[in-house]
Amino acid sequence: MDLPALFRAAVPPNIPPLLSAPSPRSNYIIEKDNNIAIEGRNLNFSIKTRKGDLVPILKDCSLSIPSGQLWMLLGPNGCGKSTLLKILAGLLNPTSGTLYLKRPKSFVFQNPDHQVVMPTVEADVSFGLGKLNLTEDEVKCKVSKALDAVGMSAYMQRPVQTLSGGQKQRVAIAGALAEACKVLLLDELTTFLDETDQVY
Ligand SMILES: Nc1ncnc2c1ncn2[C@@H]1O[C@H](COP(=O)(O)OP(=O)(O)OP(=O)(O)O)[C@@H](O)[C@H]1O
Repeated sequence: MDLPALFRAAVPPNIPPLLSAPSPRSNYIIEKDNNIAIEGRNLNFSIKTRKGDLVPILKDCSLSIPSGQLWMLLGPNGCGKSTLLKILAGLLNPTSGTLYLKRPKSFVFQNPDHQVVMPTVEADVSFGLGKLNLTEDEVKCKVSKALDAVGMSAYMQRPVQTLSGGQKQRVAIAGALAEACKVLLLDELTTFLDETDQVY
């Protein structure tokens, strides 16, 4: 996969070199320059077939994403975009290479049915906040702000199975926003959203 051809940004990034050497035991670098949100170096990912053959999916992918910017990963079907995003999200381990990501990070799946799983909209958006040791009022406030941001305030008590695909996707995004993540990874965000919501 040719990453430089896949990323498009208004201003080309001016990225400093890695500040810390990768641990020999891990693909993940702990600390880095504060201006960098994501940096991957020479990431490789292969899968093993039933016959035991290794099939390379990503070959030597390197990327640097500065903080505070919106970047898109573009490329033809099957070139490895979702695989790379899953590696960035920590859902897959690269076969080799080093990776740094600012924390906390959130990942919104291509299909919201894989993510929006709690009984109601409110419960679903609250779910990720459970680990943050917040009061009930603080949780309610964060959930309310996040749902407001995606235009779903009126749906707070709705059972999630009654939502449309686009509404579920908005709830999934609200869950990520509620956690105030520093890196938000969105896999084909617009799959279920209509034209108005894509702009929104
Ligand atoms: N578990 C797996 N087993 C076999 N092949 C896989 C597996 N996961 C991914 N692949 C293959 O790896 C390649 C990259 O898949 P990936 O889903 O990352 O592509 P993509 O760029 O996101 O595609 P699309 O634009 O169609 O969503 C594809 O050829 C896919 O068939």
